[in-house]
Amino acid sequence: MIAIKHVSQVFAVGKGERHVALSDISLDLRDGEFISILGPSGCGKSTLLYIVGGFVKQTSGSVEIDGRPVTGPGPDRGPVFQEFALYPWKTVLGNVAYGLRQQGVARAPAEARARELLAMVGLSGYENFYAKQLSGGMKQRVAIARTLAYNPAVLLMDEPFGALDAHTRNRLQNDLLKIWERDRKSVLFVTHSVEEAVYLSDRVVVLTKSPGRIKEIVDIDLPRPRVRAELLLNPRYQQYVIDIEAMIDNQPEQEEAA
Ligand SMILES: Nc1ncnc2c1ncn2[C@@H]1O[C@H](COP(=O)(O)OP(=O)(O)OP(=O)(O)O)[C@@H](O)[C@H]1O
Repeated sequence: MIAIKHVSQVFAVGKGERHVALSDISLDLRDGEFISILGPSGCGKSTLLYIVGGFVKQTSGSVEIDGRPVTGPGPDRGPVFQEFALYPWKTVLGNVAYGLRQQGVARAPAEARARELLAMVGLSGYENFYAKQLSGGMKQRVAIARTLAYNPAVLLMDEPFGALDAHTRNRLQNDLLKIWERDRKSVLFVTHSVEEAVYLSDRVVVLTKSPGRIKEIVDIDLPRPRVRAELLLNPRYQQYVIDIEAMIDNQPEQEEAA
């Protein structure tokens, strides 16, 4: 579905200086697959998501979707990024319906679909609220519903639950898994939480310290549908968490070369 081929990213910083953010990343995201990306702070996880989203143009290498090169953002990829705040002047319903209205869907069907999606993310009854009247977790649910509204084949999620308390985070992880198991979208998910990555993913990609290279790709061979309470007691789950934590922590310093 998505083929990332030898992607490197070098940013110009200051006078004539350059910073290598990503170095020679190659990765395939299969149809319906859930991949998480983990790695030390600053290793280029968000940059990789922005490149796949078409918001940042890579310095070298290519990204293809179903064989077509990515040249910019498109409705086939749905970003759920912290930076893309909700429109404060629109209601919850208006925020979710917005993308559909932009695509030319008439108001009534767009709002009907938005109501369905809000029900799916547990926000029925909040249609007429504004963003400032919502909790952080509720805003994140609206952001997910807003992206799902235009039915992208791929979800690009940059630490969507990072700012939430543990209870809300667990609930949203479960909701996301339910949506994913029903719709089987492909997901690229950036997180700092090893537990979250193992719980959600088919594969976990561990990047090296900056400049980010692929250090390991771990197949998560755990049964689905996943039930958190069972997984926590599953020795194989525990071992994945221990192994991946060690991969992130035990990293030598690297040379800056693209
Ligand atoms: N537009 C930019 N110009 C210059 N440098 C940038 C730019 N965007 C990102 N960087 C640098 O690229 C590196 C990777 O940043 P990125 O945000 O992708 O890392 P990350 O792994 O997502 O970090 P974190 O886990 O802390 O969120 C960082 O050193 C950052 O300073």
